[in-house]
Amino acid sequence: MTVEFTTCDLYDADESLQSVSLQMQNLGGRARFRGPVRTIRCFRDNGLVKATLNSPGDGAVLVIDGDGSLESALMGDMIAEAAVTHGWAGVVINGAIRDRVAVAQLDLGVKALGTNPRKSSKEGTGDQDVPVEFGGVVFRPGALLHSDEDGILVER
Ligand SMILES: O=C([O-])CC(=O)C(=O)O
Repeated sequence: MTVEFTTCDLYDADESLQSVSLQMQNLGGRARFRGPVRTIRCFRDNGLVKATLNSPGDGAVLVIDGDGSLESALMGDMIAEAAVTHGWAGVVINGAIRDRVAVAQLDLGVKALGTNPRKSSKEGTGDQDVPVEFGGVVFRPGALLHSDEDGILVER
């Protein structure tokens, strides 16, 4: 799916948009994506991420605050494939993924800090659909998020 917008044009039209200052990597097969925010906060445990991306996404973007940990991956190609199947537009991770080559082939927006082959635990600890904050931006559930090669913009 091609989405026609650029974050630079959107910002010029509305300077009240929040802009993520973290230099996240564009790791998915869809470089440009947008949708309403859903959130998860977790630490080295991706049980909630797996369950959520295996449920209907309805075009939303899942924002995962993993506290910036690069010690283990919060998503791999199987979970990312489930996200495609369930209609998620993208995933933004303040943390790491794995299977980067396979994830790059999927029709899914993926922004993350980096990669690590080590997987996370699956206990399901964490919080869901709460405001999360990183890169100078507050991500509130329901706010519209726009992401492209230049960065990520989020409504206040
Ligand atoms: O199960 C995990 O933690 C991540 C993974 O490898 C996958 O999604 O393929």
